[in-house]
Amino acid sequence: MTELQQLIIRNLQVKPHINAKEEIAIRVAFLKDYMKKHPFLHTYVLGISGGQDSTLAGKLAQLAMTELRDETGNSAYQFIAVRLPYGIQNDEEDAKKALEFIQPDKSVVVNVKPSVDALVNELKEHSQININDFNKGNIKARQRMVAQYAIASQENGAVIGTDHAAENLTGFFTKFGDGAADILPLFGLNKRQGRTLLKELNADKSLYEKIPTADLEENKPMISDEDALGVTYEAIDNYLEGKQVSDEDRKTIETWYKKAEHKRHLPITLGDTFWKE
Ligand SMILES: NC(=O)c1ccc[n+]([C@@H]2O[C@H](COP(=O)([O-])OP(=O)(O)OC[C@H]3O[C@@H](n4cnc5c(N)ncnc54)[C@H](O)[C@@H]3O)[C@@H](O)[C@H]2O)c1
Ligand SMILES: Nc1ncnc2c1ncn2[C@@H]1O[C@H](COP(=O)(O)O)[C@@H](O)[C@H]1O
Ligand SMILES: O=P(O)(O)OP(=O)(O)O
Ligand SMILES: [Mg+2]
Repeated sequence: MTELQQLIIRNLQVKPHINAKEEIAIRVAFLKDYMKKHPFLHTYVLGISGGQDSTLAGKLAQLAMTELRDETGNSAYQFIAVRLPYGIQNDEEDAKKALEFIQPDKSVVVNVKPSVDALVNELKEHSQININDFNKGNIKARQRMVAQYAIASQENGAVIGTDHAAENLTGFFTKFGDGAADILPLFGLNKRQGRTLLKELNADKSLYEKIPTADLEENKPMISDEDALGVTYEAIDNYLEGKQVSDEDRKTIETWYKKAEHKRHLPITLGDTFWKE
């Protein structure tokens, strides 16, 4: 293992082996403890896409809130699941299936299309800035963040993020879009470990075998993360577990890692030196 691989594994706190039951218990307890420590907070808010990560984070949040209600008798503790389609979602059936599995206390749907289109049109008509399809994708992700924070602010809530080690490593998230959140219950897990947790939670196979996609680009509908990244999650997960990967995969993974370093820091200040290294 190279020094960089060791450093990344240490920073992202990935374990080479996990006990799924234990990991579920630790993460549910984390979500409960955070609520208990902050009496102002009563809800967790999370966008449910129908993908693996939000299905898992949503289930953990619902388990946490159910236990909190049972333990305290306080019915204000609620998990709010948010569907956030851009118009009609390509994989809407998967999002519905995820909600059936999670059984959230509350579920709302916010169509982000009108606000995304309004901004894109405003930039075009009044500033002559033509947003391309890829950048529009990132606006969708940021608009989803705005919607979740709007709900959290009204409902004494905290926004859950679905960032985990495999996404963090590659920077495969929109900065201040899906990358913006208050609490990250999947921290330290790679993609296959997340799948193992969903299996342990008795999720339907289709929910954890689903091909990961951000589905942000209209020109490339449902393009898989793996196609966009040029490397498989199998290789990323192996790398994060300290295993050997091919030279080509290592190069791709480490290039993404370095390129995304700025996303792992708060806005760069005069006192920061990380970007010089
Ligand atoms: N597959 C899809 O459907 C799809 C579509 C869009 C985005 N994505 C993915 O989402 C992620 C987001 O894309 P992205 O990273 O291009 O956009 P991003 O918005 O997350 O990050 C780019 C922004 O970060 C800032 N930035 C860039 N380099 C910087 C640096 N060195 N220092 C400080 N700030 C810097 C700039 O403001 C830039 O606009 C990517 O992983 C991308 O592949 C996927
Ligand atoms: N269509 C969506 N509805 C609700 N929430 C969504 C949707 N698409 C994405 N999200 C949220 O963003 C994160 C990241 O998604 P990626 O597929 O990793 O880009 C996802 O976990 C949802 O919380
Ligand atoms: O973040 P999600 O839930 O959309 O999962 P995936 O990244 O697997 O699409
Ligand atoms: Mg997804």
